[in-house]
Amino acid sequence: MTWPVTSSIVALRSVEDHCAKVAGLIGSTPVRQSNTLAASGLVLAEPVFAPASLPLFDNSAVDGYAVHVSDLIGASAESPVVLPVAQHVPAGHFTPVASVVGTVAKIMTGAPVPAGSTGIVPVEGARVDGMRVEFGRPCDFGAHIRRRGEDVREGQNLLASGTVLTPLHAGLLAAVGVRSVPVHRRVRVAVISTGSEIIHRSSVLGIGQIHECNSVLLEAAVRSCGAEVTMCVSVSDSVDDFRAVLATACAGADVVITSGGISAGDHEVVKQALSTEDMEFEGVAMSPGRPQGAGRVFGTAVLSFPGNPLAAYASFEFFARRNLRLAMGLSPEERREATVPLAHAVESTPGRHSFHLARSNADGTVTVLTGAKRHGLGSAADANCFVRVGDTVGALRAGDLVRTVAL
Ligand SMILES: Nc1nc2c(c(=O)[nH]1)N[C@H]1C(S)=C(S)[C@@H](COP(=O)(O)OP(=O)(O)OC[C@H]3O[C@@H](n4cnc5c(N)ncnc54)[C@H](O)[C@@H]3O)O[C@H]1N2
Ligand code: MOO
Repeated sequence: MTWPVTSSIVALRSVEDHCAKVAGLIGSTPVRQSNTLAASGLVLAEPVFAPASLPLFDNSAVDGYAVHVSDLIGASAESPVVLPVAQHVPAGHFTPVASVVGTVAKIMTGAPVPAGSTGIVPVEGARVDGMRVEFGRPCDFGAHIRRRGEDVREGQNLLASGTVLTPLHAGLLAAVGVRSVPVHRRVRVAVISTGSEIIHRSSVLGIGQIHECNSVLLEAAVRSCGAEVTMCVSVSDSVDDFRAVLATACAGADVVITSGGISAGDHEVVKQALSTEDMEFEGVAMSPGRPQGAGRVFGTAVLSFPGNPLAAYASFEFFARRNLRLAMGLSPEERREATVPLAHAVESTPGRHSFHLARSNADGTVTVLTGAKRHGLGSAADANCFVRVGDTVGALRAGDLVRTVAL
């Protein structure tokens, strides 16, 4: 009698090869005009030139008096200069008349400086006497005047193509009157969890059922890298149901991520439903996350991750995150990385990449939290980073250096 070849001795695809396979499935997103708020975190596809100067007109930086500097030459506490207030200039809706020598204008912060005024004296630097104001010292030319264009010049290259837009950029664009910008749009991702035992976002469980967590985990992970989630559902182990849901998911997404149903059991719904499609189901040299599927269905990229929650997350980190970010023109990684010594020995399987949730310690070392049976998310509570150990590394001793990525 011959025994079937067990999966453990079947050659595994390398993590790098599988990542390249996934990268080949996910193209760059098209450029779309997007309002500046929605564009936060996205990459500018063209430079933005300032359509207007900032400030748009000479205005006062303080609440005070717009003066002719020449009127205050020689002013001192002993011999103050007293001048009449000829007009009041509030911020907003008032066009000041030109200022006459020998008079001042009361002016508020942000209000336009009257033509002819050459400096502003803050209210704290003047003494009011009815409609006359007393000045006890001279005023520097241009004092407290914000000049047109001193912050931004009309026509200047405001933001370069390739800029990752931040809230500050949104504010800058709004300040010069730009409402929308061309950006690489977000990757659209649909998430489908599978399994007849998983109960989607309900607290009522029957015997043998469990709370569904992968779709929540994956939706949050997709959002965290700037991509958009178009749908997030769970389906049972029915091939027909799964195919129907997948058809809808593929119609509205660039990428569909499934979890579960791809190993060696009797009800591997994803594998069975997609066996005739352009999909490859392989064992990949990583732990957790060995079973993987990737390909194209109805023209859409489909990534099939294993159902064990930590395996699904490791799969996202290894294969989805960098490729989703690259598709939007972002750098593959923006989280803080460090090379730090291990606080203790860690077992690793040569020939496999391993993924560990971990904690960076105050003494500069890192403690690995996930144990040998790395399937659950229990250690997520204490984790503040993760560690990836390469496939060429043997057992690790305390003090060996590993690379951490902040969560
Ligand atoms: N005979 C073999 N058995 C298994 C193998 C193998 O090679 N030979 N591989 C093991 C490995 S490694 C993994 S990982 C799992 C992956 O299996 P599936 O992708 O088919 O996932 P499921 O069987 O559907 O689920 C695995 C596990 O995770 C729980 N699960 C699934 N989805 C969710 C969810 N959305 N929320 C919470 N928990 C979920 C599920 O109940 C199972 O306990 O296969 C091993 N077996
Ligand atoms: O490698 Mo599985 O992916 O053990 O959890």
